[in-house]
Amino acid sequence: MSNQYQDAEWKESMRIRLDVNNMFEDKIGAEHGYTKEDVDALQEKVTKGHQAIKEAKEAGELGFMELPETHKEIAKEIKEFAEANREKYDNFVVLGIGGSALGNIAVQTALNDPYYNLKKEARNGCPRLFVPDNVDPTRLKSLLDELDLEKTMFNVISKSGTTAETMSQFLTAQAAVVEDLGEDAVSDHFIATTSKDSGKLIKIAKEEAIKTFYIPDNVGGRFSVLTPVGLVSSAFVGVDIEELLAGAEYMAQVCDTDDLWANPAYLNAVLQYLADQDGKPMSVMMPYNHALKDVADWYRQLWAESLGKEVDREGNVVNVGPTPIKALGATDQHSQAQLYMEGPYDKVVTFLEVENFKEELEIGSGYEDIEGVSYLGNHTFNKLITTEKKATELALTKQNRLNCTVIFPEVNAFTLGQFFYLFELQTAMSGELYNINAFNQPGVELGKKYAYGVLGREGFAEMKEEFDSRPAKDDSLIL
Ligand SMILES: O=P(O)(O)OC[C@H]1O[C@](O)(CO)[C@@H](O)[C@@H]1O
Repeated sequence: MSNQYQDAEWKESMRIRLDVNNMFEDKIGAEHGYTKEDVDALQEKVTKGHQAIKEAKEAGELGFMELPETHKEIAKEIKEFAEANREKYDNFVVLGIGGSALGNIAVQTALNDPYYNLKKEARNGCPRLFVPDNVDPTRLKSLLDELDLEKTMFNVISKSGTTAETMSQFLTAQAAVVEDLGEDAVSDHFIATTSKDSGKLIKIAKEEAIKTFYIPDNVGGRFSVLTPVGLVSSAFVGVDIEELLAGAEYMAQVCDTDDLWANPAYLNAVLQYLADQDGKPMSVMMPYNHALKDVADWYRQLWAESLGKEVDREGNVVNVGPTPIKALGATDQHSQAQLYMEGPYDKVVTFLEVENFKEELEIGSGYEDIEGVSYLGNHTFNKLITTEKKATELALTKQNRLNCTVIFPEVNAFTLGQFFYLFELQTAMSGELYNINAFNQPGVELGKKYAYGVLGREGFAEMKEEFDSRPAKDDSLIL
């Protein structure tokens, strides 16, 4: 039996599109907008970047580009595993942080019922999903108190296996399971998702005989949503993970060209780069569809960790990186829009627009004699939110504010898979344009090392000394 995502016509009808009209001077004026010539001037750089990306892919360095192909079989295994096991559990808990959590949250919010955890009928026999993504004691304690451990599966996800937040969550959950259910229960209540050969988590998983899924070494955390990192929890909550991968594969085909005007990932990389160079480093992602709210959070890590860099590839200090900001339409029209409309000309707003919502809901009617309220009654919420997006887009454009729109025909696993791939490839091309390594994150290490030192991790005594001898705070500056 063939799936709809194998049908060429259906795939074309589900293609997500990038509308960059409002990045150009004919729409927003010559002071802030670009010309086609500005874009064309970067074609040569993009062609070189495209070549470099292809070579890196062939050398096995850009694992995220291989996933739509290499993970087809793995997705089948994950799906079978999830189908065979998910009805045994009421709760599925992801223990992870950053790239080991945000993709899981984004997929769940995008594709399942907004109140999935609260509505049994929306879950279709699948477990509730919890992704604490933090080590706040109040939040974790509350979650652990809520869970019936007998009916809970934890997926501990850490590529490095040494992330303090994740491993402390694991230690606590593991101790709770041992205390409640006994030593032998650990392998029935934990899955590990980690690097195959390196790190501490794989050692623990082997010792405990825990079912393990692997994160390819050439896929960094923030690029790992289409590895078992994101696929296992998604399969447990009933998402069609093969369709997610099919969407990514489709976008990889769309983007398999160095022609700027045919490749949405490269065109957007260029426009965002031009904007940043031009004093507009604030990159706002603003979905007008609540289901895509956490996708903007996923994008924030992708863009920030990949592009915020101190040095270029030659080691010159460059301190580059646009600042990704997440917003939500229509909610943030009542919080951020004032700033976007009248504040500094330092932003590009990327709207996410959805043509067809899963539901249509009519606005109630009444109060026909009260002007300012009665006009709403003839409409649907679909019309309201879509009109608000288009109205905000026009208002920004009238104010000469750079903006563009990613259009989803609908939010489904196929379009979401496309979106992930589109932005991952855009990030890789951005790395080429900035001439930086978009795949490391040295800047997050220093803070981690101080924390290791203070918490007594072996090998980090010097960091503790440095921490303890930090300059004293001036009390007069603490009010
Ligand atoms: O999967 P790990 O190794 O626990 O890392 C979690 C996150 O920590 C970071 O290394 C630093 O924030 C991210 O790049 C990564 O997604």
